[in-house]
Amino acid sequence: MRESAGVRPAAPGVAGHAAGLRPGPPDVVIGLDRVTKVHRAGATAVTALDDVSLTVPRGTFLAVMGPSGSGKSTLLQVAAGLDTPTSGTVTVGGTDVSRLGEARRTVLRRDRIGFVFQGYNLLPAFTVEQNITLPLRLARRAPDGEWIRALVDRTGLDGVLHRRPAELSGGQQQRVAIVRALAARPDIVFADEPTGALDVRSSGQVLTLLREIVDELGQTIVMVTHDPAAAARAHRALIMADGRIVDVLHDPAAPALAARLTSLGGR
Ligand SMILES: Nc1ncnc2c1ncn2[C@@H]1O[C@H](COP(=O)(O)OP(=O)(O)OP(=O)(O)O)[C@@H](O)[C@H]1O
Repeated sequence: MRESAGVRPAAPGVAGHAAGLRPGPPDVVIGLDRVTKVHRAGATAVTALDDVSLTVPRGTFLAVMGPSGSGKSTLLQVAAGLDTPTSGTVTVGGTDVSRLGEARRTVLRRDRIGFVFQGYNLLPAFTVEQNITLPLRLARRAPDGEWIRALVDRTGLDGVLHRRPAELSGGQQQRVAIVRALAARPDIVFADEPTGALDVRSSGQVLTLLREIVDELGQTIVMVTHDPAAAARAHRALIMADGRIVDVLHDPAAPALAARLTSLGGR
């Protein structure tokens, strides 16, 4: 089903949100309210996000697509508290991150947000097990052994816990990165092109895993991708162009996504 979603009001589920400065309800993990982000480089100003409103309900797998330069990475950075909006409000689990200083945003990211990147970002000198638990140890939190064991079993990594990342395939490395991202039971995981470096088979396995994590564990995932086949595994795909949300596709099919991107001049 395709549904028009101008910036406001947007489609239900990934909805335009007029909550203003009120904390979002607990079932809303991420809320952007009229967010604009202007990047300045010398005398040049680029509006990367243009008055974007969005809510991401808990337990949602949301894909973000759009042509190069449409604002996907900026949306992810601002929603994850890695960058601050020029105007507007960003809430994570009801906390207004746009008003937090850098130190408190760092703590919020560490405690409540997981990240998965195209390049896995594993530490080569550490074992799989150490990579998974290191962020918790750095945060002086005791790893929840039962939870981590369940994740390791589910991802099929139980036989490789004592290997180093270089001894794993790309798909295995990405699964380690996913377990690491989930180890602290974050409110949300942001995945930036998580299958961009993988072959079709490994990519399919990683996407199946991400979808299971949402459907079976109730996790919330926002994934930026250029790949319509990857976005088709999400519950919803949000299409960006020129810093705006121009469409939201529910249960998106890859051909419909590809056609929509082509119509925007992207891939
Ligand atoms: N730090 C920055 N300084 C200046 N301009 C920036 C900066 N980051 C992004 N931009 C500009 O903001 C716009 C949106 O960029 P963004 O990286 O969010 O797009 P994107 O959709 O993620 O692109 P891609 O698919 O190529 O990664 C682009 O015009 C980009 O050049």
